[in-house]
Amino acid sequence: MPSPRRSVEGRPLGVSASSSSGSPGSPAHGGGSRFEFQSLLSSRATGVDPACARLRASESPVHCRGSFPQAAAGPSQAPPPPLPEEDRMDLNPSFLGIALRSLLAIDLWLSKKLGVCAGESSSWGSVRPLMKLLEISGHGIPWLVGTLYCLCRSDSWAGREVLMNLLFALLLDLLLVALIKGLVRRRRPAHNQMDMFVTLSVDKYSFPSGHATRAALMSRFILNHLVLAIPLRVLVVLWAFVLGLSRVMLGRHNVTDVAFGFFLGYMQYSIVDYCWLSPHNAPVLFLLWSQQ
Ligand SMILES: CC(C)=CCC/C(C)=C/CC/C(C)=C/CC/C(C)=C/COP(=O)(O)O
Repeated sequence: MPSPRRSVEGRPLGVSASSSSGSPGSPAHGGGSRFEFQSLLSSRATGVDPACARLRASESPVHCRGSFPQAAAGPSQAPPPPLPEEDRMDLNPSFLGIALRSLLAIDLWLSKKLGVCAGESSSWGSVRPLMKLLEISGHGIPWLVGTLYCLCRSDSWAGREVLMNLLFALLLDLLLVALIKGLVRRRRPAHNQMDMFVTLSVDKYSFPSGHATRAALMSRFILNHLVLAIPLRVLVVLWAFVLGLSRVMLGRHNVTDVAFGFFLGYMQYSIVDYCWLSPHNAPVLFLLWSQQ
C-alpha cells in the first residue's frame, strides 16, 4: 500500500483509493491505482467526528506544515464532494478488519501452495485422476440417485425412515449450499480448471465447498445410523477428510471454503437430527411413499 505521505495529492487524513481496474476499496488491488487523500470531515456522511476534528485542527503533522492549500484555506471554503463509499479505504481499520484480511491472505497463499493437482502439469498432476475419482464420490448426483434407489428397494419401515431422512439431508444440503454460494459469490481460485462433472449454475462460486458439506454431513449420518466395525468407521472419517483436502489440491477451493463446508455439513446433520422425519411426525410422507 503506498504511504499516505508519499502519494499526497490534497487533503489530510482519510485515504481513498480510486482505481479503474482493481477491486474497489481493496488494498490488495491497489497496485497501479491512484491514491487520494480526503478529509475525514468530508468522508463521514453525517456530522463532524470530534476525534477527526481535533486531529485536523491541531495534531495532523500534515496540516501543521501548512503545505496543503485546501486544508489551510480555512472553514469558509466548501469541503470537496465525498468520494463514493466503495472508493474509500479507512486509515485505521478495525482489529477485526485486519484479522480478516490477514486470514484471507493466508488462505489464498496456503490454497495456492496446496493446489498441487490443479492441472496435469502441476507438481502432483499425476494423481489428478485419483482426486477426480474422489470428487465423484462426494458429488450430489450419485448420493441422490443411490438414496432414491435404496428407498425404492427398501422393504422395511425402519430402513425407509432412515433413507427418507437421508434424502431430506441431501436436499437440504443442496439448498443451503446453493443459497450461500449465491449470496457470497466468491470466485473459485484462479488456478482451477472448470472441468467438473455436472454442476449447477451457482457452482461457479466456491464458498462453501459443496463436497465438504456433503462429506461432513454424510459421514456424520453414516456413523450415527449404520452399525459399522471400527475400521470402517475410521475409513468413513478418512474419506471425508481426504475429500475435503482434495478440493484444495485440485484447485477447486480455498482452504476456508472447505473449512466452512465441514462446519456447515456438521451443523446440517444437527438440523436433520432435530427435524427427524418419522411416521409419527410426517405420516403423509410415509403413506405417500408406501403407495408408490
Ligand atoms: C433427485 C432429486 C429428488 C432432486 C434433484 C435435485 C438436484 C437439483 C440435484 C442436482 C445435483 C447436482 C448437480 C449437484 C452439484 C454438486 C456439485 C458439483 C457441487 C459442487 O461442489 P463444490 O465442492 O465444488 O462446491
